[in-house]
Amino acid sequence: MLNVKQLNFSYDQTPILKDINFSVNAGEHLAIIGESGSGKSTLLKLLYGEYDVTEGRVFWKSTEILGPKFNLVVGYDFIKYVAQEFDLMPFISVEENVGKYLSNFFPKEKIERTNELLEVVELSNFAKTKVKTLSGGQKQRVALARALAKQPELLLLDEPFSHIDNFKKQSLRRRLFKYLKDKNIACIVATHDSEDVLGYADEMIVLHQANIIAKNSPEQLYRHPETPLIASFFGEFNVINDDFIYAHQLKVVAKSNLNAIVKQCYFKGSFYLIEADFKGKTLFFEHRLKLDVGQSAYLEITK
Ligand SMILES: Nc1ncnc2c1ncn2[C@@H]1O[C@H](COP(=O)(O)OP(=O)(O)OP(=O)(O)O)[C@@H](O)[C@H]1O
Repeated sequence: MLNVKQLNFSYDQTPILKDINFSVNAGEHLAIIGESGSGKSTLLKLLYGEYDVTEGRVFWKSTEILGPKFNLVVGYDFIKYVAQEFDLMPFISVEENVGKYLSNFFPKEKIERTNELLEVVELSNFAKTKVKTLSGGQKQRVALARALAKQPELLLLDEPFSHIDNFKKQSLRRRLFKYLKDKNIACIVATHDSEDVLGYADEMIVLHQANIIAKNSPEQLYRHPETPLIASFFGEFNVINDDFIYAHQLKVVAKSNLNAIVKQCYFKGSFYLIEADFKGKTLFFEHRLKLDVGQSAYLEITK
Protein backbone atom coordinates (compact mmCIF):
# COMPACT_ATOMS: atom_id res chain seq x y z
CA MET A 1 0.00 0.00 0.00
CA LEU A 2 1.16 3.56 -0.75
CA ASN A 3 0.80 5.93 2.17
CA VAL A 4 1.26 9.64 1.72
CA LYS A 5 1.28 11.48 5.02
CA GLN A 6 1.16 15.25 5.47
CA LEU A 7 3.27 15.88 2.41
CA ASN A 8 4.35 19.47 1.74
CA PHE A 9 6.55 20.59 -1.09
CA SER A 10 7.92 23.75 -2.66
CA TYR A 11 10.61 24.30 -5.30
CA ASP A 12 11.43 27.73 -3.85
CA GLN A 13 9.29 29.97 -1.63
CA THR A 14 5.88 29.18 -3.17
CA PRO A 15 4.15 26.09 -1.76
CA ILE A 16 3.31 23.69 -4.62
CA LEU A 17 1.69 20.97 -2.48
CA LYS A 18 0.24 21.48 1.01
CA ASP A 19 -0.76 18.83 3.53
CA ILE A 20 -1.32 16.05 1.00
CA ASN A 21 -2.68 12.83 2.54
CA PHE A 22 -3.91 9.75 0.71
CA SER A 23 -3.30 6.05 0.29
CA VAL A 24 -3.46 3.61 -2.60
CA ASN A 25 -3.90 -0.15 -2.17
CA ALA A 26 -2.15 -2.84 -4.21
CA GLY A 27 -3.85 -3.07 -7.60
CA GLU A 28 -5.86 0.12 -7.04
CA HIS A 29 -6.15 2.79 -9.74
CA LEU A 30 -6.04 6.41 -8.59
CA ALA A 31 -6.51 9.38 -10.91
CA ILE A 32 -5.06 12.82 -10.12
CA ILE A 33 -6.72 15.72 -11.81
CA GLY A 34 -6.30 19.48 -11.57
CA GLU A 35 -5.62 22.48 -13.77
CA SER A 36 -2.32 22.87 -15.56
CA GLY A 37 0.29 23.88 -12.99
CA SER A 38 -1.67 22.48 -10.03
CA GLY A 39 1.20 20.15 -9.09
CA LYS A 40 0.18 16.77 -10.57
CA SER A 41 3.57 16.02 -12.15
CA THR A 42 5.39 17.31 -9.08
CA LEU A 43 3.37 14.93 -6.90
CA LEU A 44 4.20 11.96 -9.15
CA LYS A 45 7.89 12.88 -9.06
CA LEU A 46 7.81 13.05 -5.25
CA LEU A 47 6.16 9.62 -5.11
CA TYR A 48 8.93 8.29 -7.35
CA GLY A 49 11.68 9.81 -5.17
CA GLU A 50 12.87 12.29 -7.79
CA TYR A 51 12.72 15.18 -5.29
CA ASP A 52 13.03 15.38 -1.52
CA VAL A 53 9.77 16.24 0.22
CA THR A 54 9.86 19.50 2.16
CA GLU A 55 7.77 17.92 4.94
CA GLY A 56 5.86 14.69 5.43
CA ARG A 57 6.56 11.08 4.53
CA VAL A 58 5.76 8.64 1.74
CA PHE A 59 5.75 4.87 2.20
CA TRP A 60 5.23 1.95 -0.14
CA LYS A 61 4.39 -0.89 2.27
CA SER A 62 7.14 -0.54 4.89
CA THR A 63 9.72 1.14 2.62
CA GLU A 64 10.00 4.89 2.92
CA ILE A 65 10.31 6.64 -0.45
CA LEU A 66 13.21 9.04 -0.19
CA GLY A 67 14.63 11.58 -2.59
CA PRO A 68 18.12 12.31 -3.94
CA LYS A 69 19.38 13.60 -0.55
CA PHE A 70 19.19 10.03 0.67
CA ASN A 71 19.60 7.94 -2.51
CA LEU A 72 22.51 8.03 -4.90
CA VAL A 73 20.32 6.53 -7.63
CA VAL A 74 16.83 8.00 -7.97
CA GLY A 75 13.88 5.61 -7.82
CA TYR A 76 12.99 2.16 -6.56
CA ASP A 77 12.70 -1.20 -8.35
CA PHE A 78 9.06 -1.65 -7.42
CA ILE A 79 7.95 1.74 -8.81
CA LYS A 80 8.03 2.77 -12.45
CA TYR A 81 7.34 6.27 -13.65
CA VAL A 82 6.42 7.23 -17.21
CA ALA A 83 7.01 10.97 -17.47
CA GLN A 84 5.63 13.37 -20.07
CA GLU A 85 9.00 13.27 -21.80
CA PHE A 86 9.91 9.63 -22.32
CA ASP A 87 13.56 8.95 -22.14
CA LEU A 88 14.05 6.13 -24.69
CA MET A 89 17.19 4.95 -26.47
CA PRO A 90 16.68 6.22 -30.04
CA PHE A 91 19.26 4.11 -31.88
CA ILE A 92 18.06 0.68 -30.79
CA SER A 93 14.86 -1.12 -31.73
CA VAL A 94 11.50 -1.08 -29.97
CA GLU A 95 11.99 -4.61 -28.59
CA GLU A 96 15.51 -3.78 -27.37
CA ASN A 97 14.17 -0.73 -25.53
CA VAL A 98 11.41 -2.75 -23.89
CA GLY A 99 13.73 -5.64 -22.98
CA LYS A 100 16.62 -3.44 -21.90
CA TYR A 101 16.24 -4.12 -18.19
CA LEU A 102 15.24 -7.80 -18.55
CA SER A 103 17.86 -10.40 -17.77
CA ASN A 104 19.80 -11.97 -20.66
CA PHE A 105 20.20 -15.13 -18.57
CA PHE A 106 16.65 -16.11 -19.52
CA PRO A 107 16.49 -15.34 -23.26
CA LYS A 108 13.27 -17.28 -23.89
CA GLU A 109 11.45 -15.52 -21.02
CA LYS A 110 12.86 -12.18 -22.18
CA ILE A 111 11.45 -12.65 -25.69
CA GLU A 112 8.07 -13.86 -24.38
CA ARG A 113 7.74 -10.96 -21.94
CA THR A 114 8.74 -8.40 -24.57
CA ASN A 115 6.23 -9.83 -27.04
CA GLU A 116 3.46 -9.86 -24.41
CA LEU A 117 4.07 -6.19 -23.62
CA LEU A 118 4.28 -5.16 -27.27
CA GLU A 119 0.87 -6.74 -27.69
CA VAL A 120 -0.54 -4.75 -24.76
CA VAL A 121 0.62 -1.49 -26.37
CA GLU A 122 -0.21 -2.70 -29.89
CA LEU A 123 3.32 -2.38 -31.26
CA SER A 124 4.08 -6.00 -32.22
CA ASN A 125 4.58 -4.98 -35.85
CA PHE A 126 7.21 -2.43 -34.84
CA ALA A 127 9.36 -4.76 -32.70
CA LYS A 128 12.40 -4.44 -34.98
CA THR A 129 11.94 -0.73 -35.78
CA LYS A 130 14.49 1.76 -34.46
CA VAL A 131 12.87 4.07 -31.91
CA LYS A 132 14.21 7.24 -33.55
CA THR A 133 11.99 6.60 -36.58
CA LEU A 134 8.78 6.31 -34.52
CA SER A 135 6.07 8.94 -34.11
CA GLY A 136 5.49 10.66 -30.74
CA GLY A 137 2.51 8.41 -29.95
CA GLN A 138 4.44 5.25 -30.82
CA LYS A 139 7.32 6.37 -28.57
CA GLN A 140 4.86 6.93 -25.75
CA ARG A 141 3.63 3.35 -26.19
CA VAL A 142 7.22 2.03 -26.08
CA ALA A 143 7.75 3.98 -22.83
CA LEU A 144 4.62 2.35 -21.34
CA ALA A 145 5.76 -1.14 -22.34
CA ARG A 146 9.27 -0.53 -20.98
CA ALA A 147 7.85 0.62 -17.62
CA LEU A 148 5.95 -2.67 -17.35
CA ALA A 149 8.84 -4.93 -18.40
CA LYS A 150 10.09 -5.68 -14.89
CA GLN A 151 6.62 -5.89 -13.43
CA PRO A 152 6.38 -2.96 -10.98
CA GLU A 153 4.08 -2.93 -7.95
CA LEU A 154 3.23 0.71 -8.50
CA LEU A 155 3.09 2.50 -11.85
CA LEU A 156 3.06 6.30 -12.05
CA LEU A 157 1.76 7.68 -15.34
CA ASP A 158 1.86 11.33 -16.35
CA GLU A 159 -0.65 12.04 -19.14
CA PRO A 160 -0.06 8.53 -20.52
CA PHE A 161 -2.06 8.92 -23.74
CA SER A 162 -1.34 12.57 -24.54
CA HIS A 163 0.57 11.76 -27.76
CA ILE A 164 -1.66 8.92 -28.89
CA ASP A 165 -4.27 9.41 -31.60
CA ASN A 166 -7.97 8.87 -31.00
CA PHE A 167 -8.02 5.76 -33.19
CA LYS A 168 -5.64 3.93 -30.85
CA LYS A 169 -6.37 5.67 -27.56
CA GLN A 170 -9.62 3.89 -26.67
CA SER A 171 -8.34 0.35 -27.18
CA LEU A 172 -4.95 1.10 -25.64
CA ARG A 173 -6.60 2.47 -22.47
CA ARG A 174 -8.77 -0.63 -22.15
CA ARG A 175 -5.86 -3.00 -22.71
CA LEU A 176 -3.42 -1.20 -20.43
CA PHE A 177 -5.78 -0.69 -17.49
CA LYS A 178 -7.09 -4.26 -17.76
CA TYR A 179 -3.50 -5.56 -17.79
CA LEU A 180 -2.69 -3.57 -14.64
CA LYS A 181 -5.80 -4.92 -12.86
CA ASP A 182 -5.06 -8.50 -13.96
CA LYS A 183 -1.50 -8.22 -12.61
CA ASN A 184 -2.57 -6.36 -9.45
CA ILE A 185 -0.32 -3.39 -10.28
CA ALA A 186 -1.37 -0.19 -8.50
CA CYS A 187 -1.37 2.86 -10.74
CA ILE A 188 -1.59 6.59 -10.28
CA VAL A 189 -2.47 8.54 -13.40
CA ALA A 190 -2.17 12.33 -13.71
CA THR A 191 -4.53 13.44 -16.45
CA HIS A 192 -6.65 16.21 -17.98
CA ASP A 193 -8.88 13.75 -19.78
CA SER A 194 -12.09 12.48 -18.15
CA GLU A 195 -11.96 9.51 -20.54
CA ASP A 196 -8.84 8.29 -18.69
CA VAL A 197 -10.80 8.34 -15.44
CA LEU A 198 -14.42 7.31 -16.01
CA GLY A 199 -14.76 3.57 -16.21
CA TYR A 200 -11.20 2.92 -15.03
CA ALA A 201 -10.15 4.79 -11.87
CA ASP A 202 -11.28 3.48 -8.48
CA GLU A 203 -10.60 6.80 -6.80
CA MET A 204 -9.93 10.33 -7.89
CA ILE A 205 -8.06 13.22 -6.28
CA VAL A 206 -8.62 16.83 -7.29
CA LEU A 207 -5.69 19.22 -6.75
CA HIS A 208 -6.35 22.93 -6.55
CA GLN A 209 -4.14 25.73 -5.21
CA ALA A 210 -1.70 23.24 -3.69
CA ASN A 211 -4.41 21.32 -1.79
CA ILE A 212 -6.51 18.23 -2.33
CA ILE A 213 -10.01 19.72 -2.61
CA ALA A 214 -11.84 16.44 -3.25
CA LYS A 215 -11.17 12.72 -3.03
CA ASN A 216 -13.83 10.21 -3.95
CA SER A 217 -14.85 7.71 -6.61
CA PRO A 218 -15.23 9.18 -10.12
CA GLU A 219 -18.92 8.25 -10.01
CA GLN A 220 -19.54 10.22 -6.79
CA LEU A 221 -17.60 13.24 -8.04
CA TYR A 222 -19.38 13.11 -11.38
CA ARG A 223 -22.82 12.90 -9.76
CA HIS A 224 -22.06 15.43 -7.02
CA PRO A 225 -19.35 17.80 -8.24
CA GLU A 226 -18.76 20.16 -5.35
CA THR A 227 -17.05 22.91 -7.31
CA PRO A 228 -17.17 24.29 -10.88
CA LEU A 229 -13.62 22.95 -11.38
CA ILE A 230 -14.78 19.38 -10.76
CA ALA A 231 -17.91 19.73 -12.90
CA SER A 232 -15.89 21.22 -15.78
CA PHE A 233 -13.59 18.18 -15.78
CA PHE A 234 -16.56 16.05 -16.83
CA GLY A 235 -18.00 18.36 -19.50
CA GLU A 236 -20.04 21.51 -20.21
CA PHE A 237 -22.25 22.43 -17.30
CA ASN A 238 -24.57 25.15 -16.01
CA VAL A 239 -25.17 26.52 -12.53
CA ILE A 240 -28.93 26.67 -12.02
CA ASN A 241 -30.43 27.36 -8.58
CA ASP A 242 -26.98 26.80 -7.06
CA ASP A 243 -26.85 23.31 -8.53
CA PHE A 244 -24.47 21.99 -11.23
CA ILE A 245 -26.46 20.80 -14.25
CA TYR A 246 -24.54 19.11 -17.09
CA ALA A 247 -25.52 20.09 -20.65
CA HIS A 248 -27.11 16.67 -21.24
CA GLN A 249 -29.32 17.17 -18.17
CA LEU A 250 -31.19 20.05 -19.86
CA LYS A 251 -33.86 18.81 -22.25
CA VAL A 252 -35.86 20.70 -24.87
CA VAL A 253 -39.62 20.54 -24.02
CA ALA A 254 -42.83 22.09 -25.44
CA LYS A 255 -43.20 24.68 -22.68
CA SER A 256 -41.37 25.61 -19.48
CA ASN A 257 -40.22 28.62 -17.43
CA LEU A 258 -36.76 28.31 -18.90
CA ASN A 259 -36.96 29.96 -22.31
CA ALA A 260 -33.48 30.28 -23.84
CA ILE A 261 -32.42 31.83 -27.15
CA VAL A 262 -29.93 29.83 -29.24
CA LYS A 263 -26.55 31.58 -29.76
CA GLN A 264 -24.44 28.76 -31.28
CA CYS A 265 -24.94 25.15 -32.31
CA TYR A 266 -21.98 22.70 -32.36
CA PHE A 267 -22.18 19.32 -34.12
CA LYS A 268 -20.95 16.63 -31.71
CA GLY A 269 -21.75 13.44 -33.59
CA SER A 270 -24.76 11.83 -31.93
CA PHE A 271 -26.04 15.23 -30.67
CA TYR A 272 -25.61 18.99 -30.98
CA LEU A 273 -24.17 21.05 -28.12
CA ILE A 274 -26.13 24.27 -27.97
CA GLU A 275 -24.99 27.52 -26.42
CA ALA A 276 -27.96 29.68 -25.54
CA ASP A 277 -28.84 32.87 -23.71
CA PHE A 278 -31.20 32.87 -20.77
CA LYS A 279 -31.79 36.34 -19.26
CA GLY A 280 -28.23 37.45 -20.13
CA LYS A 281 -26.64 34.23 -18.85
CA THR A 282 -25.08 31.55 -21.07
CA LEU A 283 -26.58 28.05 -20.87
CA PHE A 284 -25.36 24.85 -22.50
CA PHE A 285 -27.67 22.02 -23.44
CA GLU A 286 -27.64 19.03 -25.76
CA HIS A 287 -30.20 18.26 -28.44
CA ARG A 288 -30.39 15.60 -31.09
CA LEU A 289 -31.40 18.13 -33.80
CA LYS A 290 -29.67 21.23 -35.09
CA LEU A 291 -31.25 24.48 -33.86
CA ASP A 292 -31.03 27.83 -35.64
CA VAL A 293 -29.31 30.81 -34.11
CA GLY A 294 -31.98 33.14 -32.64
CA GLN A 295 -34.49 30.32 -32.22
CA SER A 296 -36.09 29.99 -28.79
CA ALA A 297 -36.04 26.71 -26.86
CA TYR A 298 -37.92 25.77 -23.70
CA LEU A 299 -35.75 23.74 -21.37
CA GLU A 300 -36.35 21.41 -18.46
CA ILE A 301 -33.88 19.93 -15.97
CA THR A 302 -33.88 16.13 -16.20
CA LYS A 303 -31.59 15.33 -13.30
N1 LIG B 1 11.72 22.13 -11.63
C1 LIG B 1 10.92 23.13 -11.24
N2 LIG B 1 11.40 24.23 -10.62
C2 LIG B 1 10.59 25.24 -10.21
N3 LIG B 1 9.25 25.23 -10.37
C3 LIG B 1 8.71 24.17 -10.98
C4 LIG B 1 9.49 23.07 -11.45
N4 LIG B 1 8.67 22.14 -12.02
C5 LIG B 1 7.42 22.65 -11.91
N5 LIG B 1 7.43 23.85 -11.29
C6 LIG B 1 6.24 24.68 -10.97
O1 LIG B 1 5.43 23.93 -10.08
C7 LIG B 1 4.05 24.12 -10.37
C8 LIG B 1 3.40 22.76 -10.59
O2 LIG B 1 3.93 22.21 -11.79
P1 LIG B 1 3.54 20.74 -12.28
O3 LIG B 1 4.34 20.45 -13.49
O4 LIG B 1 3.65 19.81 -11.13
O5 LIG B 1 1.99 20.94 -12.63
P2 LIG B 1 0.97 19.98 -13.43
O6 LIG B 1 -0.30 20.01 -12.66
O7 LIG B 1 1.61 18.66 -13.66
O8 LIG B 1 0.82 20.76 -14.80
P3 LIG B 1 0.45 20.19 -16.27
O9 LIG B 1 -0.95 19.68 -16.15
O10 LIG B 1 0.56 21.42 -17.13
O11 LIG B 1 1.47 19.11 -16.60
C9 LIG B 1 3.98 25.04 -11.57
O12 LIG B 1 3.75 26.35 -11.10
C10 LIG B 1 5.38 24.95 -12.18
O13 LIG B 1 5.74 26.14 -12.79
